[in-house]
Amino acid sequence: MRTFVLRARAASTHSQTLLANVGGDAHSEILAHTLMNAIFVAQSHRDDVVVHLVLESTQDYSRTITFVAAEMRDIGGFHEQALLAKVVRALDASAGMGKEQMKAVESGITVRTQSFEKVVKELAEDGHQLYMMDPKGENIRELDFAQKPCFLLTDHIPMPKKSFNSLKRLGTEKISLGPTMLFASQCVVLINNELDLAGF
Ligand SMILES: C[S@@+](CC[C@H](N)C(=O)[O-])C[C@H]1O[C@@H](n2cnc3c(N)ncnc32)[C@H](O)[C@@H]1O
Repeated sequence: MRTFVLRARAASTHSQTLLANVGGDAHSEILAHTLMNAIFVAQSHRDDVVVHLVLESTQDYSRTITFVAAEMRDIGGFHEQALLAKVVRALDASAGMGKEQMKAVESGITVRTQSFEKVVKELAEDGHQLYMMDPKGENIRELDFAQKPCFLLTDHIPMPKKSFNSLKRLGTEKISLGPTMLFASQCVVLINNELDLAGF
């Protein structure tokens, strides 16, 4: 299984604000691009992928929307509009939820009022090896992938400094895809390709 966590610090948990920010400062389109490149391949999709989108621009709680590719039905296409519609549906379903609650949205999609810190802690406790994507990290090609790799990415707002210490305590390793600063969605393409080449 390949797991991706996108910490979208600028992404609104209010569905209409999120949609209004496609192409705006918050770059909501990053969510759709990341989902597309994590899950879809030509004429098919990857069954072994889980994506957690953590939206952090909120009046109450962060939202973690989880997509389990193998369980998703009726995706409705892989274009921005279809994928953002899934995010919107999850956000609308989560309106009024209390802290750290979970709701099933549709097959393969759940929404939780869960912070990034809690999500990564749970993943680490569940045996995932956390890999923080960072151009200054270890070259991905020199890495022996752990059994349950989980790749951590951000949007255009960098990870806050205090997150690094807690991630370190969870055994997070920093890995690089090269010297060029890429979009999160481009990182996902390259990571999937490296895993494919490694016969993962
Ligand atoms: C647009 S970048 C974030 C840029 C952000 N302003 C910063 O300075 O960190 C989005 C994500 O991709 C990761 N990333 C971008 N290029 C990378 C590379 N060459 N190797 C590893 N991770 C990369 C970043 O670490 C970040 O998680």
